[in-house]
Amino acid sequence: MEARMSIEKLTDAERAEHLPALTGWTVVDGRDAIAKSFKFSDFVGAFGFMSRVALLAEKADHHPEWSNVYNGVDIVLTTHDADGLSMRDVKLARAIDGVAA
Ligand SMILES: C[C@H](O)[C@H](O)[C@H]1CNC2=NC(N)=NC(=O)C2=N1
Repeated sequence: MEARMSIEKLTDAERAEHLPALTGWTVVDGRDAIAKSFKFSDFVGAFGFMSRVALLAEKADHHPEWSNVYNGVDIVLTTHDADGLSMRDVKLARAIDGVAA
């Protein structure tokens, strides 16, 4: 099988433009990835959020690394096909914030 079409990593200029504009997302130590933690009033709130994010992630064919404990959801975004951050992560982070709002 031929490799998938390559996805470009963010350039330094794109990082400087897009990453500071993402509210609450921080660059992960030792990885080219961004992370944010979300809290809800209870498990139903957290899981409802995850369900909505799952649907838009599947539609975008770009999926989060995440974990859930009761009312908390920890999300890490990176582009596995690019071995680092790409615009797909910036767009998914914006969409996730839209769902959480
Ligand atoms: C075949 C499929 O399009 C790819 O494997 C997609 C799926 N979801 C993905 N999600 C993330 N976070 N990174 C990827 O590189 C990626 N690649």
